[in-house]
Amino acid sequence: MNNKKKIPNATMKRLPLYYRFFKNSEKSGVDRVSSREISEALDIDSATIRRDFSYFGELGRKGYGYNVKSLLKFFMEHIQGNQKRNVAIIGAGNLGSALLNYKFSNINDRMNIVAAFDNNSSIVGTTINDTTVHHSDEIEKMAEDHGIDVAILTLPAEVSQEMAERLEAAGIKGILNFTPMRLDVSDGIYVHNIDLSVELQALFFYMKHI
Ligand SMILES: NC(=O)c1ccc[n+]([C@@H]2O[C@H](COP(=O)([O-])OP(=O)(O)OC[C@H]3O[C@@H](n4cnc5c(N)ncnc54)[C@H](O)[C@@H]3O)[C@@H](O)[C@H]2O)c1
Repeated sequence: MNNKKKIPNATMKRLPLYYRFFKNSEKSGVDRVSSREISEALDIDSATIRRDFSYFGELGRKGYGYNVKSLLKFFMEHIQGNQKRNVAIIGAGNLGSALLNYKFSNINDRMNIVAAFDNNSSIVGTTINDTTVHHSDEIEKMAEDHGIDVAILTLPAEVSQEMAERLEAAGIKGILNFTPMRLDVSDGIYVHNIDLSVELQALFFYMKHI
């Protein structure tokens, strides 16, 4: 496979979408898919899909369709490597427990929600969807013992910076930040911010312009 061409960021961002589509195709017993099928399912124009897939070397050559199994393997390697990710949810309130109840089933085979943490004594010790909520005092020890490298931050904004610093010191390499706070961390850790109000506002904007 020709992996020499560097995959551009815009293409990288679409890989999880392609991955999910190919995963669903695999589940339905489909071996090959065409760029037109991908385009219709994901609402991405065919030219963009063909350009994206041209970065995937031999696998991205279509002709009689893209091979589902080989591309799934390729996407998985490029999305997260072959490494299994151990994830912790920090703050098991409304949002944290909703995420614990959501199985992340499309990437489940490569990620493991190891633990949740909270400091509210009525939540600590409970189990949500098979995951135990530990006291946040145990974060450092659990991170080391279980090789936790990703944290999903669902805490109140005012304690999130302090928590991010603790997580960084505990060796966490990636934070999915649901709090409205923009976290100040060093270069060795990647923060991805999720803000549903921004998404909703974007929806309102597009609705106004149709
Ligand atoms: N990004 C989004 O789209 C989006 C949507 C909803 C909520 N949020 C944000 O997510 C966060 C959580 O929201 P929520 O509704 O689940 O709040 P919540 O109050 O229900 O949950 C927060 C949890 O954090 C725990 N907590 C507080 N301080 C802690 C600490 N120092 N250590 C450990 N645990 C601690 C609390 O006990 C509580 O269980 C908030 O920052 C909120 O603004 C973001």
